[in-house]
Amino acid sequence: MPRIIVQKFGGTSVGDTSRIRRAAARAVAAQQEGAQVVMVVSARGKKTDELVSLAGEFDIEPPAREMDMLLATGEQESVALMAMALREAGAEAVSLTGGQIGISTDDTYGKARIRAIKTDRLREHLDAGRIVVAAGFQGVSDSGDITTLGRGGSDLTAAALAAVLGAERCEIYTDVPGVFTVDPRIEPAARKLSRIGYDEMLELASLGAGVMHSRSIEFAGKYGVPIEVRSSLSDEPGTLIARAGAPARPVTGLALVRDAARVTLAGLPDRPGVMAEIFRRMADRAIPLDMVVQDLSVQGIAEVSFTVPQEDLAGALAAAKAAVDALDGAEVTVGTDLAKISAVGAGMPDRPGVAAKMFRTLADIGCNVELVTTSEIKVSCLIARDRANEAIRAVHAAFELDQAADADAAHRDDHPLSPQEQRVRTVVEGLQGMEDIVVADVSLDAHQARLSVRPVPDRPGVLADLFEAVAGGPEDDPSTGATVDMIVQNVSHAGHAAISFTVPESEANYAAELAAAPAVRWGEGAVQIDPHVAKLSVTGVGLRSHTGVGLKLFAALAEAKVNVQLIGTSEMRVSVVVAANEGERAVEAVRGAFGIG
Ligand SMILES: Nc1ncnc2c1ncn2[C@@H]1O[C@H](COP(=O)(O)OP(=O)(O)O)[C@@H](O)[C@H]1O
Ligand SMILES: N[C@@H](CC(=O)OP(=O)(O)O)C(=O)O
Repeated sequence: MPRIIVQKFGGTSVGDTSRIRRAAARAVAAQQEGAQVVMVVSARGKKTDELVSLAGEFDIEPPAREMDMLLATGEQESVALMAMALREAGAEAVSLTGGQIGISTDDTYGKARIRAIKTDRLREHLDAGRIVVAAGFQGVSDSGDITTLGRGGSDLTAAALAAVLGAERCEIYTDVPGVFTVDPRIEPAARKLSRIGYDEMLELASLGAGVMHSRSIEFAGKYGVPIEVRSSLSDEPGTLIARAGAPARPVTGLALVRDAARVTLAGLPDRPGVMAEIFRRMADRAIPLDMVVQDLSVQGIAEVSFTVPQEDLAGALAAAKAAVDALDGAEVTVGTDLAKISAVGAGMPDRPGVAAKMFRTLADIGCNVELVTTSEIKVSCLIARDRANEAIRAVHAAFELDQAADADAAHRDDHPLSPQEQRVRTVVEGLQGMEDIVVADVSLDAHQARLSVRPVPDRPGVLADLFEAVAGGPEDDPSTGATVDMIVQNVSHAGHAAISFTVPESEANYAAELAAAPAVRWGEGAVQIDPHVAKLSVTGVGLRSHTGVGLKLFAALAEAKVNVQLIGTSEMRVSVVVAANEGERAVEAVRGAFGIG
């Protein structure tokens, strides 16, 4: 079988005729080296944005079907021009729309999911020696309507075509020479990574690193497609996104979401079903919830905060008010002009002090942290938007991300599939739709303890003091520190906040002693321990991008009458802490809901 290479060119890489010619020359060169080539092309420059604003002139809320019809034209223009450029360069070429390729999707206009891709037509053209120029970002629904895959969706088209064609690799050509430790537009000292694992890239992409579309990484990881991100303007080697072992550094990269808004539902009853009610109302309005923070209840009263993109604030607020009314809650408050800064690294689980170091760095620049959520490979903090760039630069420097240490790339090369990766492969084989969610596992860690420190002063440095103490000092010495798992901080009230975290059951008393020291220094804050809690985790691919997952999880817990104490979410895992004696019941209910035996 001839080898196949997929090359994707983003908007900036086909912005004018000289760039189109340059892209065409790359494809021709790859063909001359003996590969069959599929190009995936996005709309030129800012074309998609222009079409969006043009539509806005006619109708405040244009019909989704017509929007897709309109937006798909951007890519149709580029593929035709690219095919002409290829012919000019002496190659045989054919342009195809999503429908002509046979990319079938569901009918969720504006963010359709790929169900299946037919490859016969593609293969016929390739075998006839043609370069296929495929329109990115689009497909066709069962009813024959044009659909689009969501902004930035050409990356997804490329990864999907590479997967179904069994391509040797998928090259993403863009205006930066690879994936950097952070967006180089924010921090010029950012460094290019030579290799990064799917899990880390998936987290970074979903936490705001705009260089790759997160659904394309989901896809590539699920189907094992190696992706290389590189510059369309130079020949320097890019970044390989592939399976990777543990990195030598605790933090691989940082990501920023600049347009976050916070919604807090206060005075909620502390009983099963509350989260399910909230998630249902958000899902009904298709509001994407980002950070979800629920801290321990006080005297039977609970509080939940989450962040949403600023543009979804009005819808989220309406849904939150309706949920509070239905639950006899007290009030809804909002915070705007916020940003989320996240540190990601597959090396984090072995380095307990990562969160502490991030908190200390933010404290040192006087930046207050409003919410905190963590998962095993990331820490996210919500801060004021006007401090975001400064915060990114400080955290980047603190983790020495500007310094070359990517020599570890070599040892991150091929390694055997982990049991989780093996399970993902098995689930993928049985999927109905190519982008369906993969829930690989529902597990229970029944030996955790939860510690809550409250009230704590709401000022910079408090989180740092606490987690430095618990981690055994600023140098994060594992022999003197406790192993912190989940960290949750909800929004403060009247100058006081509360912080909760989990540790292994055996370390509960020791961690409480360590946590008590800073509380004494602050002159306030008592440490409460629940020595027996259970952490239930749903692990898989695409958990956050499928809004229905949270709903299904919380509905199953509500039905089993299990109360949720803490929540932690990431792309690969949603974890909830429940009372130890409810753990087994919870896991059974959730396994049932996700059809896992
Ligand atoms: N970690 C990162 N590494 C590299 N680029 C990043 C990162 N995070 C964000 N970016 C931004 O992503 C941009 C490329 O993505 P995008 O504009 O969507 O390109 P394209 O039009 O080629 O799809 C870069 O110009 C850069 O500013
Ligand atoms: N043109 C679409 C799809 C896309 O992926 O574009 P780009 O590759 O330029 O990010 C968009 O702007 O959303």
